[in-house]
Amino acid sequence: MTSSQSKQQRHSYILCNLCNWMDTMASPPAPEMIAIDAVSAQQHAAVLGIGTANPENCVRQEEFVDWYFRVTNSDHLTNLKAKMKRMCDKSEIKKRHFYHSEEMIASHHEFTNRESPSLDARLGIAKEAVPELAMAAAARAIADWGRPAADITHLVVATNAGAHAPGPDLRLAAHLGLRPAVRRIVLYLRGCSAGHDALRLAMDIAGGDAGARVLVACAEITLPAFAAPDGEDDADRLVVMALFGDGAGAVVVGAADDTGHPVEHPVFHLVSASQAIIAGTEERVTLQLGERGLRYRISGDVPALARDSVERCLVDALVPLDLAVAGDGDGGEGWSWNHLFWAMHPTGRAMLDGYEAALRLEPGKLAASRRVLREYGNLSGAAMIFVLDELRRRRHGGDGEEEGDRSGFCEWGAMVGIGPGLTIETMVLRATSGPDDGKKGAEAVQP
Ligand SMILES: CC(C)(COP(=O)(O)OP(=O)(O)OC[C@H]1O[C@@H](n2cnc3c(N)ncnc32)[C@H](O)[C@@H]1OP(=O)(O)O)[C@@H](O)C(=O)NCCC(=O)NCCSC(=O)CC(=O)O
Repeated sequence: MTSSQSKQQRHSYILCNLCNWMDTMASPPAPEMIAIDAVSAQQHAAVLGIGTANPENCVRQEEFVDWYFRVTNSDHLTNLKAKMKRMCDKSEIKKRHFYHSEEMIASHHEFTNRESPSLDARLGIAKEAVPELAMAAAARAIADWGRPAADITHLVVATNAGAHAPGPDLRLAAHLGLRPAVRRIVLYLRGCSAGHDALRLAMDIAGGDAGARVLVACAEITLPAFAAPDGEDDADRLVVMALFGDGAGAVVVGAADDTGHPVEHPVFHLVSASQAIIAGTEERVTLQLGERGLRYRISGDVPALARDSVERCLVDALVPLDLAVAGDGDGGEGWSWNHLFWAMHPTGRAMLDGYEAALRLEPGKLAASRRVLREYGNLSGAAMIFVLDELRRRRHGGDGEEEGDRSGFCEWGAMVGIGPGLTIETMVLRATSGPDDGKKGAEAVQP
């Protein structure tokens, strides 16, 4: 048998297996996909350095409900407070970091006064805070990469906390000493898709230009959305207040391989990226800037919608590839999604539970995402970079935690996230076993 015949057989075998799984899925059929856009990089871009940062102020989840209702003068909304307590108790979040503090909220009455416009004040703070956080993470990513900042050719900055021009890219470029001709892009208001968008852009740039070194910085603060509840019925504001946290993640991406520049050590290859819009779900996750700040609306059925669509999206993302990636190399029996490592966006505990159930994942396969959720909450656009950093840390021995096992460390993996649309974002990754063994990833730092 020729190798191309064997590849074809393997391909059909896995396709057939995947279709069988789809047929036997116990859950209702996934909503119709109206758009699938799979992109393969011409040459494989790789993550060459990672850095993260969080603000110093940290609130434990068990104390958050009392804190939030006190600082927003909402203690009279007793039913809502009890509901938020139930949300927080079930969130599996231990703590979150915030740029804002009780003192900052107290000195801006417009943030908690339901009648006062507050957008200018919120954006004024975000204008300073976002570049500050992004710079801390980016400096770490560049140090981790090992080459001078002036070797960065492109800069991609993403945030949901901003609406300025010039934007945080300019401050970042100047502060980090990037070359004046660095090519800059800023992405605003992309929800949790922001991290995927930024990484996909970097992958496409680096995939088409071997000399490109793209600095990606995703920075999020929740202050633009921080507000008092409007009344006992305002549960959808609560879910955002209960789950989201502040932080920044940065990576350097380039089309390097293990034999490239002597100081460059690929951590993860970015192989291909896909986006799928779930038809009829345009209003399920929305973000809108208004005079009272940034208003999120997250429908209660988002975890179920994502759970019922994720397998179909992954099949569509993997089929265009040589599916030897998706098995033991010969497409033999027993292949399952457990043969991949997983970087799921930690948008919420119910989301991770849904992915785990839909893909029949073994316990521990989502340990990196669960740890990021537990330690930081939902970091929106910055979260995926924290998960990549955590996966790397675990790959090299972890830090002795209960989940420090290596069960998630297959060679091939997938990143999965969700964003407004509803959009399901996927990226196929390949981990390397390069000479960065022993790098433990960046610890959270204060900006
Ligand atoms: C909030 C949870 C931890 C609660 O856990 P459980 O669902 O297991 O528990 P539960 O069903 O008893 O819910 C507890 C209470 O929270 C309420 N509740 C749950 N989700 C809600 C929502 N989206 N809006 C309003 N209320 C909600 C329930 O009605 C219930 O109220 P009561 O107790 O009164 O009956 C979980 O639902 C979760 O992890 N949700 C994920 C949230 C999510 O969709 N994340 C994606 C965000 S989108 C995103 O991140 C992308 C982007 O921004 O672009």
